This record gives sequence, C-alpha cells and structure tokens, in this order.
Amino acid sequence: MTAPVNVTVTGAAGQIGYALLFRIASGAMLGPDTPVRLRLLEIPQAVKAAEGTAMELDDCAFPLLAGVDVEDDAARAFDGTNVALLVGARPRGPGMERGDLLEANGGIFGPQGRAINAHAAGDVRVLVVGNPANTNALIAAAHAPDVPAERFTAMTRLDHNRALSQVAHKAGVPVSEVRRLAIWGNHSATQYPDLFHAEVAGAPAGVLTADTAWLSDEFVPTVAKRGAAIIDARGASSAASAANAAIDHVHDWVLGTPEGDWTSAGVVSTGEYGVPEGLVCSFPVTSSDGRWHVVEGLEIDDFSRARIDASVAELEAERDTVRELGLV
Ligand SMILES: NC(=O)C1=CN([C@@H]2O[C@H](COP(=O)(O)OP(=O)(O)OC[C@H]3O[C@@H](n4cnc5c(N)ncnc54)[C@H](O)[C@@H]3O)[C@@H](O)[C@H]2O)C=CC1
Ligand SMILES: O=C([O-])CC(=O)C(=O)O
Repeated sequence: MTAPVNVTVTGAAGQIGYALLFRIASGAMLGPDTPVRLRLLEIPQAVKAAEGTAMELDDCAFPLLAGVDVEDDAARAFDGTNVALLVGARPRGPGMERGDLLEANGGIFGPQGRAINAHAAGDVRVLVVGNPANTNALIAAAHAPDVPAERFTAMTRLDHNRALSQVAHKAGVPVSEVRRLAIWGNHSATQYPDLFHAEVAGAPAGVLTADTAWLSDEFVPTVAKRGAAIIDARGASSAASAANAAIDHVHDWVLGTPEGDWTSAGVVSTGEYGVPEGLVCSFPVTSSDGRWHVVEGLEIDDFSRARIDASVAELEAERDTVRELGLV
C-alpha cells in the first residue's frame, strides 16, 4: 500500500459533495491501491451537515479511507493537499448579473487559491467544478503564483460525457464505441461539442456530421443546454453526473487516458488553436505522466471555428470582467 493521498473537497455538504465523497473513498478516483485522506471544507453554517457526511463515510468502513477531517478554514483544509476539488461556489441568485456572480465567486476562489499556494503539497492538482468553472479556475490560479498554471483545471468532462451519450444514442452503439469527441470553450451554453474528429465503432463519424440539421439544431444545443434541461426535469442541478465527471477527470489526469482516445478538460491555454494565452479553455486533451496535453494539429473547419471563437469570446469577456473587478 502506498501513503494516503490527501484529497480536499470544498462544498462538501452540497449535493455534488454527497455524490462525490463516497466514490472517492471507495477508490473510484485514484484506483484500488491508493488510500485517501479526505478534507471536507465548508462554510461554518454547513459544517454540521458535513460532519454528518463524515459520519456516514466512517460507517461505510471503506478499506482505502485513511481519515476524514471537516474544516471551515481554508489553510487547514488545503494543508498538504495533493488533489483539490473546488466544488463549493456561490449560486446565481434572483436579479444577479454575471458580474455579481463573478465578484461573489472571486471572494471564494481568490482566498482558496492563496491557501493552496501557501499550504498545498508540491504536486497539487486542482479541479474547479463550481460555476462559472473556467473563470473561477482562472481566479484561483491567479492567486497561486508558486503553483504551475497547468495544475489548475476546470471541469468540462460532464459536457464531454453528455456528448458521448448523445452520439451513442443517435448511432445506436454503446458509449464505449464512441471516441475522440471534443468540447471546446467555456462550460456554459456557448460551449462547442465537436464531432468532426470523432469515431463511431472505429469509423469516422462523417455520417453524423453530414446531417447538418441534426448537428446544429439538435446535437450542439442538446449538449450545451443539458444542464438547464436537468434542472427543469429534476428541480435541482446535475449532481451525481457532475460528481461522476469529476471522478473521471481526476482519474484520467493521474492515471492517464486510454491509448488512441482523448477526452476534454478546461486547461490554461498556452495559445493552442489561437485561444489567447492564460484563458482556462476546454480543449481535446490526452493525459500521460500525470499531465494534460492539448491534442494539437486538428483541422478546424469554418463551422467549428465560428463556434469555438464565440465561446472563447465569452471567456475573454469573463476574464475582462474579473480584471476590472481586480480579482485577477
Ligand atoms: N462544471 C460542471 O460541469 C458543473 C458545475 N456545477 C456547479 O457546482 C457547484 C456546486 O453544485 P452543488 O453541489 O449542486 O451545489 P450546492 O448548493 O448543493 O452545494 C454547494 C456547497 O458549497 C458550499 N460552499 C459555498 N461557499 C463555500 C466556500 N467558500 N467554501 C466551502 N464551501 C462553500 C455551500 O455551503 C454548499 O454546501 C455549483 O456552482 C454548480 O453550478 C454543477 C454541475 C456541473
Ligand atoms: O447548469 C448548471 O447550473 C449546472 C451545470 O453546470 C451543468 O449541469 O452543466
């Protein structure tokens, strides 16, 4: 057995936290041979609920769970952390504009970035789930100058998984037969799920991309607006599927993506595909040796380019807003 990995989850008493913690403790995220020590960070009002979750984690008697601490202090919660899952965020309230939401979240992700910078382990990896995830990751990274920027990521794996299922349903194949999809841009309604490089059952997905009405009127909006459709149906936003995507993201980051396939993640751009440097943007990515690598050299046609550019423009506007607010 290796030494336990310290995993910090913020917003631990929320609905994603409840779907996430038990799977981390069971070994689904870091594999069946890696013990984990969990740190649950919550705001003071939710500490009691998080303690209840910690009691239930105890009651599962997970062989891989080396301990659970509940904290309301970021310095303690991120002390020695190897994997930080930043789930807790300020939801949009009535009458709140985008700028208000970004400002409220700056008050969360700035201090958490600073605490990670000061206290986390040297190999810390950060996944931001809380919305607006890409720009929250940008804010956190800006407050952690000693942590390499590539260690800050935003979750678009749920969008990726949603797209896989939509394609599998359309093509009438199992999800495992769909490969090389890509989500580009922001985790928002402007995101662009790209099928032009995808393979279905080992063959190019050309038959699907040729159906331009399905592609632009059904596939792209269904994936991009799936979060809203779940809220409409469930009366609450995606939780188990979001937790599952967070597990997938960290699993692949640490343990690698399968040969010949790729996935999607929001990573700090170094200028790939003309995306301005420093934006946290979703790209097709592979992972090896514990690092994400943007898949380079893909041909981007006009249909895709226009959609990627629109989502990147939204990311730039969010970055400009947080700059004006002095948050980055
Ligand atoms: N990137 C993605 O694909 C997805 C992102 N989300 C986002 O994930 C976030 C969490 O969603 P839910 O768990 O459903 O929300 P929730 O409202 O059930 O839970 C959020 C929790 O965060 C806590 N929290 C708030 N501020 C905090 C702070 N400063 N430090 C620590 N904890 C704090 C709250 O007390 C609450 O327990 C939301 O922003 C949601 O929009 C949700 C689904 C998918
Ligand atoms: O839409 C929301 O509020 C939650 C979310 O990010 C998603 O389900 O993709």
